[in-house]
Amino acid sequence: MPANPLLSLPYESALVELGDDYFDPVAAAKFPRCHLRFRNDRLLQQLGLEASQVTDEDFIQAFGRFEGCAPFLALRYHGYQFGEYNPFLGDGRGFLYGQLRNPAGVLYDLGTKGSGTTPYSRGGDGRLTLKGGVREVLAAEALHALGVRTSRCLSLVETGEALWRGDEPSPTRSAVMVRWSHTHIRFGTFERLDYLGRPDLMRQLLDHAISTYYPHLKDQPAAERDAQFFAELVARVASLVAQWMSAGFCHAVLNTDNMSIVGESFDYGPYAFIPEYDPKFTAAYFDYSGRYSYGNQPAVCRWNLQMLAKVLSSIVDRADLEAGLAPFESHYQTAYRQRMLQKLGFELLPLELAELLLQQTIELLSEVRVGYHEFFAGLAQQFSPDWRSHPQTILQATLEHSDPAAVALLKQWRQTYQRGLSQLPADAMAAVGQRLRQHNPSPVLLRPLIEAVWEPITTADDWQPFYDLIERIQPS
Ligand SMILES: Nc1ncnc2c1ncn2[C@@H]1O[C@H](COP(=O)(O)OP(=O)(O)OP(=O)(O)O)[C@@H](O)[C@H]1O
Ligand SMILES: [Mg+2]
Repeated sequence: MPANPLLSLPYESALVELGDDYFDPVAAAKFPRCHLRFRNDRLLQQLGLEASQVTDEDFIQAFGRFEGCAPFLALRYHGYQFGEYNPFLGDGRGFLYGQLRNPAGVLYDLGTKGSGTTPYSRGGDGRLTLKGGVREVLAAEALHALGVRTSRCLSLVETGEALWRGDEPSPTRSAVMVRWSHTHIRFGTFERLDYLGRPDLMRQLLDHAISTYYPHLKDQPAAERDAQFFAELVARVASLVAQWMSAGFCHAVLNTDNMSIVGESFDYGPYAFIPEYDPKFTAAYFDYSGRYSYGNQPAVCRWNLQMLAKVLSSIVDRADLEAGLAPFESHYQTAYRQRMLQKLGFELLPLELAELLLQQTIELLSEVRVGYHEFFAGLAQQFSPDWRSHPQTILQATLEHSDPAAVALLKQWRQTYQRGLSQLPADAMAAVGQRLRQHNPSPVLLRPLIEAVWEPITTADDWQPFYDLIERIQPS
């Protein structure tokens, strides 16, 4: 039998070399059954593999039965959960499977979710529900298609167990997922080291993080390097939040253990894409205070960065950290404005006009009864070069039946939108239409759509609608 290409990859142990203060070696659970439900062939290229080289059985052996690569590492971390510090976290249902460098030399982590209990399971079963896995696969692919910097799922294997969960009809089916990300070092990984009073370990981890994930800073003098790392992380997080906000995405669980130190989005639990523009929209039923509402995401991510700065201040100059955090809001505004302009079909507009258009767009979306995504989809579908000279025809089909107040707002918005178009030469209209389609892809992963693909899985074990949806979200 030919060797399993997934097991013969050149796995590295960049983290192991730091010593054993950061993780616990663990074994994977033995599952009664393994059924491959999703394999991300697009990601195989990142691992230097062709899809045709890797069989389903290869996936199951490596990422369902976990034969071959051991030991696995349950990473230790703490975190602020809904604002409260929790020193009892860590990988409680996952581990670092291995680390890999792609042909371009970039290091990736393969991490699991649902692979069994660890010293951090805290009485939990160490498992992932199949529906949770399906939802995470879909979120990652949809966000990736929207240009959000995100982790992806490499595989999802159904594991044949019956799980009990308060938020799903139970018993419910089980699965194990393998996730591909740039790193699983979280803000909470640093928070734990501060809590334990170990600046020496924090120093070592920070040096590792910078040399591995911010290699362009590596040769700077130490003080500048640390300051620049934090300033860059702040910029990355600000742009990530701008990506979520423009995509209309509510992550829902922005605890510091779910924040990556490279500013990449991951851990898609109770997330939702917003149906309408509503800053108060919350996605998690247990988010009683609305801490992680859609509109609060920039503020909580800034707060999370502030918590990270607090623990880093034992090894990095406090003034440097403060200076690094200060531009968060302006980074965020710049990135958000740019993404929203693209959703509106523009690349560049004079600043004043861009701000006015954005403000009026948000005002319109808040007042009219039109879905957030429906609005942009309407713009993309109905766009006509004639809009440049006939503003009264802009978005006629979407907002025909609105009430008088909304129609007044629409008229004002149309004028501003037309002013934007008239900044561009007439022969640039095709590019506007192209940008509108590119930055407003369909379908949008609203909850009813997820439920519509889950339904045939749960009632008839019919996976075709799920595969079709992935294909539609992320055309190959
Ligand atoms: N069923 C479970 N059994 C054991 N531990 C769990 C379980 N569900 C969650 N946990 C642990 O609770 C904490 C918070 O969970 P959270 O949902 O944020 O993370 P996760 O989804 O398990 O993993 P990740 O952040 O890698 O996506 C983590 O320490 C996680 O390992
Ligand atoms: Mg998590």
